[in-house]
Amino acid sequence: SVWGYDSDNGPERWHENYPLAKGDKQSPIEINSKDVQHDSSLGPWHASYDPGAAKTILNNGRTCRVVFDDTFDRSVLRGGPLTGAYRLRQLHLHWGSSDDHGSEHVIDGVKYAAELHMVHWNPKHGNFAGALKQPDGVAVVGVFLKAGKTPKPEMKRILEEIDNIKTKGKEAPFQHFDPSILFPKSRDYWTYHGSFTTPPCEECITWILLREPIEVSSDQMAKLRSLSKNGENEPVNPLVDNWRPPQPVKGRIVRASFK
Ligand SMILES: NS(=O)(=O)c1ccco1
Ligand SMILES: [Zn+2]
Repeated sequence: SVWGYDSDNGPERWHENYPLAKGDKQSPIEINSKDVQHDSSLGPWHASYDPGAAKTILNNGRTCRVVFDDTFDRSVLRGGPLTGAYRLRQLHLHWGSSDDHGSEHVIDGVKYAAELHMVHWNPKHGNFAGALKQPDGVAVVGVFLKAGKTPKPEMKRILEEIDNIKTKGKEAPFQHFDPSILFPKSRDYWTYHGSFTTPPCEECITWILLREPIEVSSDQMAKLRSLSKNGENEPVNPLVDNWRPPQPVKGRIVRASFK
């Protein structure tokens, strides 16, 4: 059966069809502040996104994804650990069945309710498929979502669309959206080299994980959990716990832009 997050097709079995899943540079990882190295040469990262690049929002049965036009340098990420401008291709989320877990990366033992990934690729490698084969091919900005009392207004656009993409395969127009409104105040980040957290788990990602979580409300988290893994003519199967657990660090260095 196609890979997923259930006992018969979940992260512990991905390696049976996707051997890279057992590689030495897999993601996510647990970050322990005591092992992190501050790197004063790490400059600030900069996102310059064109709201007009946003195209559609999709439920693919495994996450909720917003897709952007990446046919030219229209929405790009640069700076930080990166060389050159990486094009924004899509953003998506991973979340839990309750507010006390759901993130993929774990910070000093803390699991957040969700983790937002903004996926960018390096156009020097021609196209996205080519970038997947390169160690500097992809850059993902990770933003942690902490469940609290205050809703995040900037999440409303995405959450309002949920009702139109309840079931697997449903897609809706999603335009005039600048995802940088989702960033927290602080630009502080950790960075390390890793992989896609979903099969085929290619080890082509420079991860940029923002230290400051954004706060969302429990109701906003519940909205995400109202998505279904199944199609419209199938039984409702709540789309929750679509996160991969932390993988072996295998001696990798995690650097911090902050002290
Ligand atoms: N979760 S992730 O950001 O490593 C990913 C999987 C596919 C595209 O992006
Ligand atoms: Zn992801």
